Amino acid sequence: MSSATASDMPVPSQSAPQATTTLASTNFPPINIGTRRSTLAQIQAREVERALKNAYPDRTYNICPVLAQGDRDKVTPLLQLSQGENAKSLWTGELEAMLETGELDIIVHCLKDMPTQLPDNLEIGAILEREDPRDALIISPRLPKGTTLATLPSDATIGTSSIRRAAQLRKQYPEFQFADLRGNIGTRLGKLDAEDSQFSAIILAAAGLKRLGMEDRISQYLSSDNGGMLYAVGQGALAIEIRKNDEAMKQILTNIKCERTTWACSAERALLRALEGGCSVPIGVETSWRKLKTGLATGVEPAKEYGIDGKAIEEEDSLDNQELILKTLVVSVDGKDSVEYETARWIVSTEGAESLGKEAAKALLGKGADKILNKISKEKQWAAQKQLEQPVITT
Ligand SMILES: NCc1[nH]cc(CCC(=O)O)c1CC(=O)O
Repeated sequence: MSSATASDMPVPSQSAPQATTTLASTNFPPINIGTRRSTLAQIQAREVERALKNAYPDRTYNICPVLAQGDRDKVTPLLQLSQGENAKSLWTGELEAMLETGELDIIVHCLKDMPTQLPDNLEIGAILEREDPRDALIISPRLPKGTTLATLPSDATIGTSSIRRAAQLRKQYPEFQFADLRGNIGTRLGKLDAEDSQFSAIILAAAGLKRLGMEDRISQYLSSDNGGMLYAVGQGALAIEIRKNDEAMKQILTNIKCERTTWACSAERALLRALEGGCSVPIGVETSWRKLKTGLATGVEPAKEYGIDGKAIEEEDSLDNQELILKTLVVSVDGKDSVEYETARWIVSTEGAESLGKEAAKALLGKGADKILNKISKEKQWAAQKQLEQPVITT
């Protein structure tokens, strides 16, 4: 964490004379933190508030929950709501407008939900330490405890509306059925648990469940070597959106950002940007850090794999002697075609991480990911066309 603080900025009280800090802090207006209204979104906003309070205990903070258009309108089909001019504003339009006018100072987002292109005058000011990025299998209460993908009944119906999740599962478990499942996490769990539920299991991000204190519902953590599932770009990380010209806020955020997560997620987002995939294309990633081999002279230190769950990383281990491993996958919707690529590099900057992501994108395209992505994009256009021709269902 950087401790550089501009002289005209409020400084963390631990490192400043008490009187000065108190005097100075009274001159600073509260920091207004924008968030969506869901329980999880508000928990995430509090997580950011906690980090800020820890660095700047004398400042005041307001959490401002804002109802998004996407939360308000549950009737218009999602695909239709997200067409054309509304494309990026569905979930964040109101919040971003308030950030631009100065009503808000920052917006807390799940990085996973952020487009790779933001409005011109806004940017990501910081990415915080990642919560567990893995996907998780949640089973119906009617199934035996500890059921995994491998032990689910062969006629199981899995609930998910993520084509990334469904496509990866179809690839390995062609016998399963898949059904759409929308709503916030509570709604989805409710549909799984309902007496007459059609679902045997559902897939959710472990991060959301952990933040909600519902980790105990997780029956299996999925990863490249457990269930063969790679996660979504940015999954598990919180990002703070700010005005590009807000230098004061940028300075404040240097004290709460996580370099390790920023670099891993920068590689992931550069990959996504290069593949022009929105949030709904079946691109999976997995990033981890590994100690560099120190060479034969010192006797070979065995390369150490770090847990992909960020918690397994030993804090004191400096990034100076670790390389970032990036595993990537593009899979067709039916799971029948897929391309994988893995690469690793010693990273010293965000730019370096981005170039690793771009390299992976190029390699994937060279291995045939272009054909898979083109097919998906054609099918999407076709589906959008069809849906727009139909009247909006209002039941
Ligand atoms: N698009 C839904 C979404 N966006 C962020 C999360 C929570 C996980 C995270 O913070 O990345 C979820 C729920 C889920 O995927 O299960």
